[in-house]
Amino acid sequence: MSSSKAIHQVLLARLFPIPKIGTPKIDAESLRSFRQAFRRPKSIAAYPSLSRSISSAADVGEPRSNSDPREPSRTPTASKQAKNVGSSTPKLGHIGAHSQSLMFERVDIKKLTKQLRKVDVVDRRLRQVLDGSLKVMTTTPPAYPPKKPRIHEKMIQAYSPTAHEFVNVPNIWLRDNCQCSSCVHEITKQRLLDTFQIPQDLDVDSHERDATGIKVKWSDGHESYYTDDFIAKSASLTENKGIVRQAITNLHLWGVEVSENPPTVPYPQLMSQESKPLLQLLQQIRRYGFCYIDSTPATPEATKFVLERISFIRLTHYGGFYDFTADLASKDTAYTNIALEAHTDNTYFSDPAGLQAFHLLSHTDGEGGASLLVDGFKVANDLYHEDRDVYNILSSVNIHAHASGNEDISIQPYKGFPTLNHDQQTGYLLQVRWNSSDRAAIEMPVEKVEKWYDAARKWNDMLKKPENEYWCQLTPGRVLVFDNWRVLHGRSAFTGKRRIAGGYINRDDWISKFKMLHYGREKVLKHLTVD
Ligand SMILES: C[N+](C)(C)CCCC[C@H](N)C(=O)O
Ligand SMILES: O=C(O)CCC(=O)C(=O)O
Repeated sequence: MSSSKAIHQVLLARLFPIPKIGTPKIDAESLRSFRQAFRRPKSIAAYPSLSRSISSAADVGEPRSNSDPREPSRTPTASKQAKNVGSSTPKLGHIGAHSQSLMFERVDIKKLTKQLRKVDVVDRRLRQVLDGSLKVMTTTPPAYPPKKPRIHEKMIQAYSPTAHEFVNVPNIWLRDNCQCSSCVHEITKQRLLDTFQIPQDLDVDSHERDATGIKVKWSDGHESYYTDDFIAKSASLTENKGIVRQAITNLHLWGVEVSENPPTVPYPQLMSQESKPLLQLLQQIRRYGFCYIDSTPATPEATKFVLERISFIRLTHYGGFYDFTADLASKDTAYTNIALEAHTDNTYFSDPAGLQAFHLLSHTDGEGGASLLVDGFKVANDLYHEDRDVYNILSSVNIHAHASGNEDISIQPYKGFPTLNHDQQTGYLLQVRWNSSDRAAIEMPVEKVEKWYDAARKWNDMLKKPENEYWCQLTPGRVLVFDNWRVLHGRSAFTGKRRIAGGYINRDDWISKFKMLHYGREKVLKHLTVD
């Protein structure tokens, strides 16, 4: 039994005491795993009352009847207890323990249930943090050589590299993912089939193998065809998940040395209608986290054109396409001439922009305004190897942010997000969210928050190492496009009139464009239900 299940059993069993006073037996194994898992409550510390109740529960000795004469029984008598059953906030009975009896303070069910849910989430994230499965993936893991699916006792089986054996592919999943034209709209690619009309006892009438797959005649009369490749992918390794979906490629992590040969594509080629230059631009951005588009006319129109070659521009409270200067037109320090340290934009949005573009159109009567780029994935990777505890703290403590300069707004994401945000399925680093100016609450008990500051200080120091800073002076004609989920940007202070044009593009929109060009529509669609 997993430790979170043990918690659920122990704490819920105390939340709803059965009319007769008693405590469920907790087998020694689950108690051991329960204690083991929560001896190092790295993230649980984020939930003090929960960790208190868990740690005191974890001190539970073998549960005993509470009629222990040595213990002043503080459990309500049976009649009072009976009255408690079903009440909204029943008293928790005391837990007899070898050393002491612990009286749980009265807890609100809703609060503890909510916290229990966090235990699950924390447990999963805790497991990733504790077993070190969070990481910066720089080289796409090789696809596991697919084994030909087989039919075993009328069940279709796929080879699972995780289980190291053939596993049954459930009929409901196969039927639900039938790709025939009566189950999937041929044009919109949406499911037409009513999943929940599939008989729960659906069985296979017959199978018919051919060179590339298996034809199935179902007990409800429907016929489906599944390629061997599709069936094999249904049981693929977790670490191979998402490669097509997220268009994951090998990453080139960089530091200051990137200045010697930064990625660039020429504007005139990009503007041609052929897709190759656009694919090349997006490949460079996916691999390096940024790319220049050189020989671009120094006009807002040409800059907008570059962005719209990729996808539509995202509208925000700053507007859409932007052409800004230091006039505080929007109440954000970007619209001033002060220095901005390395940051990612939009930490105050639940979904920060995926791409951002800057094109310095002009800078007159002044100096400064150099641009700074830092590869957040490179610094995270260095941190991962240098100080795993700090990496894990920045990967598990949620941070809030805000944009409140404009009179009529105070934008905050619907929840906190960690500075290093990982894919919970694969453990791969997905996103860096870092802006010290826009940071709001830190999701930690205030008495423990120094732990986060110490970790953040280490991260900040690494961001500012000269070997990690790529300072460049943008010039008219050189458009910079970068991945705002990976590359941090900043600028030095400046004087005079400095004009920058650019725009944001959503993460999902640029990844969609890239994978369609990189893989082609057919391959992308084939991965929808298995990736
Ligand atoms: C829109 N434009 C790029 C001109 C300004 C955006 C300001 C971004 C804000 N400082 C942040 O860190 O998200
Ligand atoms: O002015 C610049 O070069 C960058 C401004 C900036 O950091 C931003 O708009 O987020």
